[in-house]
Amino acid sequence: MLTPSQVLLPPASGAWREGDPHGRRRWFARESPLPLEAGGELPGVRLVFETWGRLAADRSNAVLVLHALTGDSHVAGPAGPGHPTAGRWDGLVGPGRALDTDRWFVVAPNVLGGCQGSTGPSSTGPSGRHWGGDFPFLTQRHQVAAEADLADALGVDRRALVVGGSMGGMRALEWAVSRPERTDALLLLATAAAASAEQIAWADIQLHAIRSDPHWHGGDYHGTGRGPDAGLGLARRTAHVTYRSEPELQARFGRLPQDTEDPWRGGRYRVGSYLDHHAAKLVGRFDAGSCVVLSEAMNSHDIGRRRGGARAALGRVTARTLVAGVDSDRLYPLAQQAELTAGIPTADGPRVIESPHGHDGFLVEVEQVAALVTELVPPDPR
Ligand SMILES: CC(=O)SCCNC(=O)CCNC(=O)[C@H](O)C(C)(C)COP(=O)(O)OP(=O)(O)OC[C@H]1O[C@@H](n2cnc3c(N)ncnc32)[C@H](O)[C@@H]1OP(=O)(O)O
Ligand SMILES: N[C@@H](CCO)C(=O)O
Repeated sequence: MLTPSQVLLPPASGAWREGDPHGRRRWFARESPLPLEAGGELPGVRLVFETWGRLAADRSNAVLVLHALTGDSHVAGPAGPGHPTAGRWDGLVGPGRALDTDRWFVVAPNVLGGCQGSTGPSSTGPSGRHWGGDFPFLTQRHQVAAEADLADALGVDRRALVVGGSMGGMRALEWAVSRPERTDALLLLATAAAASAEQIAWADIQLHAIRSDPHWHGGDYHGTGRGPDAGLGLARRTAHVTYRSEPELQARFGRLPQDTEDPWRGGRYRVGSYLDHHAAKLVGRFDAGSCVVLSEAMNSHDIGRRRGGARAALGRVTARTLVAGVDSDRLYPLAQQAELTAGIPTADGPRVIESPHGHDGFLVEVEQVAALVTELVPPDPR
């Protein structure tokens, strides 16, 4: 169980009280270094997490929600101190919602390698300085190992449900494959058994954009007052196009210029302004080093690695599973969810989330995600 020294309400936590309807934000510190797949170990592992609801006396009501690449532990509730964006799954988590917090104990950790409180490149390393470029290479297996330690500390030995989309789906799958006895039900959204060549290619372009920024300094820019903002912005522009669909961009922006700007005289098209906006927002809230570490972890994702291949690995899953993808997702196409469904003996799907918004559909179409959750864990009839 968590000891008082392992639990800390963050300094700006006045709003985070016992029983706060928006959840409680705390952190967990692993006592020993985390062994790494490629050799070596990561000392000082700390995970920030938020919880909603209460753990039942028989510990049967825990639900794990795993965020995507640039998300964080704040999957529901408004933006506030320590969580720069409002939770995208606000419609999913809360009293009377599909993850009814009067019934479920919902836990959402910030991923290991991230930058919203969990240990990552912007954290202080063993030398007393920021980890920066010395932060080790991580895989989903390390991230889930840290999350399993957190579950142990919370006294949660089984999860009634594990939910994740995209990168969160990779970790949810890793939970169900590596610890099948701890996962009763599993919802995999817009994710894959292994990162494809094209997914690696898009991420590779983004990694190059960040690393070619003159302020990258091999990842050791923290504390210098300047970071690779231009590179991170370029990476986000590229990523954001892959997160949306071609018909959506055409319908929303077409060939229109941004306001009174003239694209023939150095001005922007409206779609360019939209990408500028998303780039600036990410630069303002996310660490480039974390973006590199997490993107590389996603590129490494291969559920069958050293497990006899994907089929053998997927065959280990015993959780009641629903697999879903987004019909307009060009980054994680439905064929990948069909492969997951075919490989997981207990899986149903692939269910299709109808959305014009491409890969981001799993974040935007909250009602459809809620319906999938309800299918796996029906509301309490009482
Ligand atoms: C469970 C979890 O995984 S939680 C983690 C959630 N992940 C994230 O939050 C990741 C970051 N965000 C995103 O990926 C996406 O923004 C989403 C999916 C969350 C939101 O998608 P949508 O709601 O469809 O937003 P959309 O792409 O339309 O962008 C809207 C923004 O673009 C702005 N915008 C629209 N057109 C233009 C334009 N021509 N010029 C400038 N800005 C524009 C809007 O003003 C709006 O700004 P705001 O978000 O600052 O209010
Ligand atoms: N837009 C999402 C999608 C990544 O899968 C994010 O930034 O987390």
